[in-house]
Amino acid sequence: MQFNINNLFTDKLPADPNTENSRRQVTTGYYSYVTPKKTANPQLIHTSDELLNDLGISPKEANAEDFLKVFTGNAVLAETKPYAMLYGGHQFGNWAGQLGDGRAINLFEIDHNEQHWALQLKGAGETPYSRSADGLAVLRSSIREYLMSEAMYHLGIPTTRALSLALTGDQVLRDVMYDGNPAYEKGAVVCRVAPSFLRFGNFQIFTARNDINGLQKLVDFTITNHFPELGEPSKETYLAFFKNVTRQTLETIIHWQRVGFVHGVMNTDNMSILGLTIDYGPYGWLEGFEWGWTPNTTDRQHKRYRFGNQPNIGLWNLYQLANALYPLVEEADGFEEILDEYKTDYAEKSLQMMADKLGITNPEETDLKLIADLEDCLQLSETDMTIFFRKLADFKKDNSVAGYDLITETFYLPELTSEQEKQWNEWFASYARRLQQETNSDVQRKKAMNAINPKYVLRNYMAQLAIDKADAGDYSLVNTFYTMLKKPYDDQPEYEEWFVKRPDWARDKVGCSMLSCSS
Ligand SMILES: Nc1ncnc2c1ncn2[C@@H]1O[C@H](COP(=O)(O)OP(=O)(O)OP(=O)(O)O)[C@@H](O)[C@H]1O
Ligand SMILES: [Mg+2]
Repeated sequence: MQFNINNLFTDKLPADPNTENSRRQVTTGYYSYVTPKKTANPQLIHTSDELLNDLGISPKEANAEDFLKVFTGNAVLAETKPYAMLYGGHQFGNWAGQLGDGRAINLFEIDHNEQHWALQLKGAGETPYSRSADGLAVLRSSIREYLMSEAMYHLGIPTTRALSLALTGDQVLRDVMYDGNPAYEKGAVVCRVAPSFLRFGNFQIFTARNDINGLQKLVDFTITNHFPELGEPSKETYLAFFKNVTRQTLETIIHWQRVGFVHGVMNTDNMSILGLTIDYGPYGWLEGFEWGWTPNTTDRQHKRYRFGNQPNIGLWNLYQLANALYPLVEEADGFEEILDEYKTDYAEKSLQMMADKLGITNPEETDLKLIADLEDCLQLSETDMTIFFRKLADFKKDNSVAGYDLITETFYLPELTSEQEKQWNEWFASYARRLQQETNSDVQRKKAMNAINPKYVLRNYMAQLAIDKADAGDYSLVNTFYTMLKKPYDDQPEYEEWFVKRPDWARDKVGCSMLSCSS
């Protein structure tokens, strides 16, 4: 393996002078050097062929011993020095102080084909930021992170990527339901890849400590290296930077709403400064459409991170980032204007997104009612979001196919009242009227709708099936899902068995409907 190493972060920013791997507050530097933990019996489960290609690693190299060693933390590439990053964050709305990479260890950064990439291991052992935890990750959560990262990429949604999934050969103790019943699970490591892993929390921690010089240095670094088009750092550039982050964050969240992805832990330490989806913890997919749904058991009570609240939380998190950047500008107006714009942009972009899902090319204000009525219908009959929008593409604008018949099999509710059925029929009548104003044909509309309404997503129960098999040493479903999810918008009749509603047995099963943060 030959890389064009370009360690921007560690070359340009100072390290924590303490090189001891002890848990502590790190008050000098932006990161701490730390060596990944050696593992008992590393074993590669899967690699992403697309990402190997993007990074310039040949399939032969990926199968070699070197690759396995480096990407499980058992060897460190010559002239590279792994490190964990310092960050803080707001967790569930409260400032949590120093967090940092407690189990992520950055290996190095490279340039390849004019793209810049940072490579980091998740679950590679303890760091100064591990607090009371072990620095490790289990196979269960690593499969979820690995598959979902690549699936999001293929859905066209900004995300961190995943290069490899490997077993460590070590056992890891986890109390999955936090009920005093810990058990050993297989340990695993994922190698994640992104242009940068900087989070809102990397900036927040400096302002929280009133280290404004430290903050400025990090912001200048980020602009110069990751937003070079904004020009020389200045007060105006800082605002332009914030505007960029705001827009990118909104764009990603609109994508989540489009496909029904619920992140589950939108803490500010899980918000990427590049607007990438980061930290695939207790995420989930909306099956029965419900604004209030959250997959995260830790959030069961307040449902802060529920599906319908993601856009608001995105904004709340951006307020925290604005507060963090404020000392560099010392003028609130500019920030407020950008944050206000988020609200108007959100209204506009979510209307466009829903219109796209419905195959309406030029949305108008009046479509808001059609959309709101649909959302009511979807919710009242507990409609499977993914299957619904694919079936809807077969509707005909002359209303010759009964809309209701097209979609009855997408309901989780066993029986609808005649009132509810009427509500659906009325909606279909309005939809047909609206489509008649459109110039595109049924065939054109179907094609456009299928290009943005995915057919295949990694439902929670599917991930759990892959996990159960993998726990028994059978990775066939990991392979199947990885391949299937490369083409989420294609029909792929060979995978039709995965284009079905969540089976009944999965409704309340741990891992299938709700997930804990234990990972
Ligand atoms: N097993 C663990 N050992 C050490 N630190 C951990 C562990 N699990 C989580 N943390 C740390 O707790 C904080 C919050 O964790 P959170 O669940 O958001 O992140 P994560 O899943 O570890 O990783 P990431 O955000 O890097 O994907 C982070 O500082 C994280 O590094
Ligand atoms: Mg995290």
